[in-house]
Amino acid sequence: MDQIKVVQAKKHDQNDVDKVSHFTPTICVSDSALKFTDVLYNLTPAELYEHAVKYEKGSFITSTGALATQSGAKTGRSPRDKRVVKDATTQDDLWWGKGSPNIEMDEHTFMINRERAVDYLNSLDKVVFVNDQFLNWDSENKIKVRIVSARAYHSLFMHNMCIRPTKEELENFGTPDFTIYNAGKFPCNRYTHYMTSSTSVDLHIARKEMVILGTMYAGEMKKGLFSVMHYLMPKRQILSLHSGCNMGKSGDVALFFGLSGTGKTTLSTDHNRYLIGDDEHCWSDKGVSNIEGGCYAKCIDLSREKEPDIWNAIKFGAVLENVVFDDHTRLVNYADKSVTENTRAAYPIEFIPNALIPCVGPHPKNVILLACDAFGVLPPVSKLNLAQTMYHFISGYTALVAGTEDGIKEPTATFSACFGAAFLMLHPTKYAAMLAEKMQRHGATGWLVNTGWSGGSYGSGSRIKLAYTRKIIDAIHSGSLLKTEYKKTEVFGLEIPSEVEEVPSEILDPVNTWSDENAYNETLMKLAGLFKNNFETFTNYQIGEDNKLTEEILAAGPHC
Ligand SMILES: Nc1ncnc2c1ncn2[C@@H]1O[C@H](COP(=O)(O)OP(=O)(O)O)[C@@H](O)[C@H]1O
Ligand SMILES: C=C(OP(=O)(O)O)C(=O)O
Ligand SMILES: [Ca+2]
Ligand SMILES: [Mn+2]
Repeated sequence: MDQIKVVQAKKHDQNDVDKVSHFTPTICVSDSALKFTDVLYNLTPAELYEHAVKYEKGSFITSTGALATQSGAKTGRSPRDKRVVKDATTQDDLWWGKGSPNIEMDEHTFMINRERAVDYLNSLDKVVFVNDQFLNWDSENKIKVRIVSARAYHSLFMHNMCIRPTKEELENFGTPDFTIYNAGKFPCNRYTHYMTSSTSVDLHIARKEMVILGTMYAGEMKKGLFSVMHYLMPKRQILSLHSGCNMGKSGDVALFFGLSGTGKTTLSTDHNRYLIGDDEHCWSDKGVSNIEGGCYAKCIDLSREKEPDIWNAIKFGAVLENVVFDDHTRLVNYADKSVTENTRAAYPIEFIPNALIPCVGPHPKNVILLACDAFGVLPPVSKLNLAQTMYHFISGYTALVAGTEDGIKEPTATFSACFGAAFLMLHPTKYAAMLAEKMQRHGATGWLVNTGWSGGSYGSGSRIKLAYTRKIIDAIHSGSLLKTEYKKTEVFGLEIPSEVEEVPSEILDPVNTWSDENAYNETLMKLAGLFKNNFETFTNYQIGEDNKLTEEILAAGPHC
């Protein structure tokens, strides 16, 4: 098995900055004469900064001390280039085919890509970085991960995003449960069987390995491991969740589900509550636990006033991906989208002042489904019954605007099962059944919150003020929203409250905010049609043991 021999860290020597190789590796990964000669093992942020600034083009220290880096051509994930090895086990276990993110590859092709990645990593004249870390704050279900990478930025990113071991834990680390070989700077060979581009992200469950070629976007590593957790955890009757999570002073836990850009990170980071995590969680019989040790916030248009906790977390140790800054002052311009709209900050969770360490909590009281509805027809908040919660969870709707180019006025609807189809390994109904069972058992209330448009679709209306969304969320947490009056909407059958403290009541029913009622009705029917069309794939599946629940869920969608 792969092992790393530990050599004692040396005292600092002024002339030795290049060679802080604390470990002699014996990772036998290729039969080529090349071996990982210089392994930089679990370096500290300061050491990683020095490597990045010295050797990696585009790495700079910003005015607040963060490490600004560039991910190259890929500035977001590449779901069409993800492959999963189909073998005797995964063939029956996994979700394959239409709608599934798991595109098959065979073992042999995986080994070709693996050898390509390993030989690339071996051939570097400098060094490779190795991180040994953990996933999951639930100590009984902790997973040991090893990340082998060529860039200091990737090593620092994972240092921030995974759980950092103590010195003792590292000494007794042993064999990892899962290993990533990140050779993202080097392309895959697109003439290799199953490949369709020079990017490939390959998962081999039985070998417990992932290989990355042709993309340096760091989120690929964290979300790759999330896929692995979506396989491992349900086998232990633990539900993995693409959600943020926080807890109030009285111990009330809320989950925030939603696709990218809907507000998981923003709304789970709440100055009045304890942060459990912003993106990936587990729900076991004991309660919730964060999978990660850090947060990965979108930072486009970030402002100190609106998001002070995230703003202040961008300091020494944080990684800033693809942001633009002034050459001289190194002040970051968060409004600049010239590299990408998907600019990111990755920081350890303890950079948020009220993070709860260890990141675990009791069973959730509220399950909040976030949708950024650029059509502007979903209410800012509605209370859901269990069947509706499951309907919207399985639908996984959001609609963002396609881009920022001129002329794009039409929002594009996205449906992503369980608000994270890209990371599911099993069929969506497996996760849905587990969620229904847990919500029922622990009496959690479901909510649908539209963090998107109001007063018209994208182009005529505007995005709901973050301050209003926060007030809505406050009312959910405090329980006051359970006490108000509700009315049911026609098409979607959603229960909308008549009032929410400190939110103008007229915005609560979207019809009031549109100047053209016909246009509103047309858009509403259009969205309802998209929901129905999307749900057709699921009508043949039973959800859980209970046929009654399945029928209720099918009936909980829009009627038109
Ligand atoms: N009403 C709102 N609710 C939530 N987020 C909003 C709202 N209006 C604007 N935003 C912005 O939308 C983005 C949400 O992104 P983020 O929280 O990172 O999403 P996720 O974690 O779900 O990918 C942030 O940049 C936030 O400032
Ligand atoms: C990191 C990602 O997720 P999110 O936008 O949900 O934070 C991603 O999709 O690349
Ligand atoms: Ca080497
Ligand atoms: Mn996020």
